[in-house]
Amino acid sequence: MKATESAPRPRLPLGVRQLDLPINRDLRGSLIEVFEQQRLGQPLLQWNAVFSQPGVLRGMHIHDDRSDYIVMLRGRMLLGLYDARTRSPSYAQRNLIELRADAPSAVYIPPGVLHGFYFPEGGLHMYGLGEYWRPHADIGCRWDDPELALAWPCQQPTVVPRDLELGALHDLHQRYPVFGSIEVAAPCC
Ligand SMILES: Cc1cn([C@H]2C[C@H](O)[C@@H](COP(=O)(O)OP(=O)(O)O[C@H]3O[C@@H](C)C(=O)[C@@H](O)[C@H]3O)O2)c(=O)[nH]c1=O
Repeated sequence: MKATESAPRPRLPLGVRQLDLPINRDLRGSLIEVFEQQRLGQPLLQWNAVFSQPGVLRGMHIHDDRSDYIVMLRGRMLLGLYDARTRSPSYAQRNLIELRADAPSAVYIPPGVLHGFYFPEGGLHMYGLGEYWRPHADIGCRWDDPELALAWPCQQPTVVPRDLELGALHDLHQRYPVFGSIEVAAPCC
């Protein structure tokens, strides 16, 4: 069975795409087509698998040169998004959406969109990267910055010190004007 586009969903920042991933079940178990390059319309060069404990929050991170393609494989994740591309028609749009392994979908996040992941019960997700990962200082902002206004269902999640030291959203634009020059591409399909 081929994957199909999703039913109506909340409007997401321009270029962010959520693709339903149908489950093919039989007596042995199930099979999901996680990634089809033709469907996404662009390649992914690296894949990471990430286990998270209950109550973990990762991010908020942003990339100026790289896209992420996220799939939840066990448990569920609350995905926070914020469009930081000042030239984007959806600039400053924020979303908090649930990704579930038992109703799988993939979310494609283009460069310039802030994102963070919260795992209420822990979980396993994998993500594809549009460019190879390089060790460098992570760019982002505090997950609980009031300007982000994301209604996370937690008050004291487990966050690594590096992410707790991220600055305010306001400072991100001052320090990284690059997010003002990202061209915003309309979805290809
Ligand atoms: C991303 C990455 C990390 N690492 C290493 C670095 C570190 O020792 C360990 C954990 O990495 P991090 O702390 O960066 O993992 P994490 O904070 O989960 O990073 C991720 O956060 C989400 C919100 C995103 O936006 C992703 O693109 C990515 O930045 O794994 C790699 O070896 N390869 C990789 O591709």
